[in-house]
Amino acid sequence: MMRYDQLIHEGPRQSSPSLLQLASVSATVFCAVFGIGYTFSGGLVENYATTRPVQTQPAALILPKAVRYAGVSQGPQVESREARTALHAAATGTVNRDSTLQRPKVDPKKTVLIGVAADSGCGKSTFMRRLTGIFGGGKPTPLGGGFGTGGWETNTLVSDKTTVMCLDDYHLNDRAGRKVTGLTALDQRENNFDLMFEQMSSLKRGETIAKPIYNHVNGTLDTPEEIAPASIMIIEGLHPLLDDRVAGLLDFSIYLDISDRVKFAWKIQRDMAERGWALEDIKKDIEKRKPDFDKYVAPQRAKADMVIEVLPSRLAPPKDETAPLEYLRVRLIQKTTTKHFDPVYLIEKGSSVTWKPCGDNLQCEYPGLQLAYYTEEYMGHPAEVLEMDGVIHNLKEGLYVEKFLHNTGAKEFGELTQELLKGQNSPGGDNGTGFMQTLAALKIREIYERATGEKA
Ligand SMILES: Nc1ncnc2c1ncn2[C@@H]1O[C@H](COP(=O)(O)OP(=O)(O)OP(=O)(O)O)[C@@H](O)[C@H]1O
Ligand SMILES: O=C(CO)[C@H](O)[C@H](O)COP(=O)(O)O
Repeated sequence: MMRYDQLIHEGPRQSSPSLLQLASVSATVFCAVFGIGYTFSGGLVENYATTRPVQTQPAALILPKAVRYAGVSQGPQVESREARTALHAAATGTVNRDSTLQRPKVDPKKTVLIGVAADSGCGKSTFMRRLTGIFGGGKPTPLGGGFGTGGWETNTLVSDKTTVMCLDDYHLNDRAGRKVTGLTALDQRENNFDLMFEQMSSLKRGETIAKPIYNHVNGTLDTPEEIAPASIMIIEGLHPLLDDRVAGLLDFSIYLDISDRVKFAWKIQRDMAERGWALEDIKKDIEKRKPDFDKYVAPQRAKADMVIEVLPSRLAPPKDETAPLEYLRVRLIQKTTTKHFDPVYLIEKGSSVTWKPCGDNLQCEYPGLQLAYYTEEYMGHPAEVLEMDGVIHNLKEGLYVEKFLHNTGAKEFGELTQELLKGQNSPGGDNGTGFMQTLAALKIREIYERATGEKA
């Protein structure tokens, strides 16, 4: 393994064998491939050598991120992940390039860079599907098609207009390397912010970059991939706002603030049901991450232009700490001072409203629906907050709620409801998470149009 800057400027330490040679390479050989990483000593970074990491999770239980975003299948998984990664890295040379991606060159003045910050397992993939869906241009797919369709293991998703990049790709060390440093991936020192800044600046100038890849399946740093500028570029991950230089490049930023109780429920759902983890392991994982999460991730809330805060319901609170979390209260916290952005409001701007729309126009079953709108000081910034607790059982009746909302970013009345209906089968489709994420997506489209003067 090499450092990212070495990977990019000197090329990876991988040979480029012929297909015949590749066919004869065994997993055993690749498991012995050496890499160079970093370790920390008194604040200084030192090199160390490590072999490729050993997987602790069964291969079939972890899906590559881009596959989860796009909701597509990449075909059967090969038994040895080490072998798969090495085969691909070797087969694709120094930089993975998607030669099928036909996009007209974009004018750098007509692009926006959006940051989405959240902890792992907090619904970024779900939000990305809603957000990219608003821009049309076809369903986003993994860059290069993804592994299994002739591509490589990637975290990057592309459509005609959008490119979603995952900041995990800027991890400084691979999984084995982090075991040596003893630091978590959330730690500032485990991420290459210099390179992140350099590359995001290049994209904003209209230049193509060779972005590193952190392979979540193997826990390895793979051959970089070529990323060309797109009209709407989204960086999502743990730290889009931590480094002031990177934060300064963003046209708009969102923080998904999932309260501990909700995060735990979602992690159980995903890691127990989909990945076969034990409950105790999930608890331990959350606890292990918590100090660094509080130190490096959570403070970004103060810098975000918009925060989507997800809390247990007050209309139908869980019976106790261990009861399943069926209903949610979601707050859309909107800073009032952001360029190109006018907060969504309910009924009258600047007022304070609590509204239960249940009645002739909107049928409610348990637990019902409550909306609220008010202003508040959020982490030292003036903000307008739209709040939703409960669910909209019949999403078509969302039209009645839409009637009382203003500055939604919809191009015509009814578009918000249409988008809610499109996402009704996604997680949170009938509650405030789906509702606020859809509003956020419409607002981002509006920001793109205002900032660039282009129609999305
Ligand atoms: N609004 C929601 N309501 C209920 N469950 C949700 C919601 N959003 C996400 N989830 C669930 O939470 C889990 C994690 O979601 P998702 O994979 O989108 O998170 P992520 O932030 O992309 O995670 P990672 O960074 O680890 O890839 C999934 O099981 C998903 O179904
Ligand atoms: O926080 C994370 C994702 O946002 C991951 O923990 C981090 O990227 C390390 O990945 P892995 O656990 O697959 O080695």
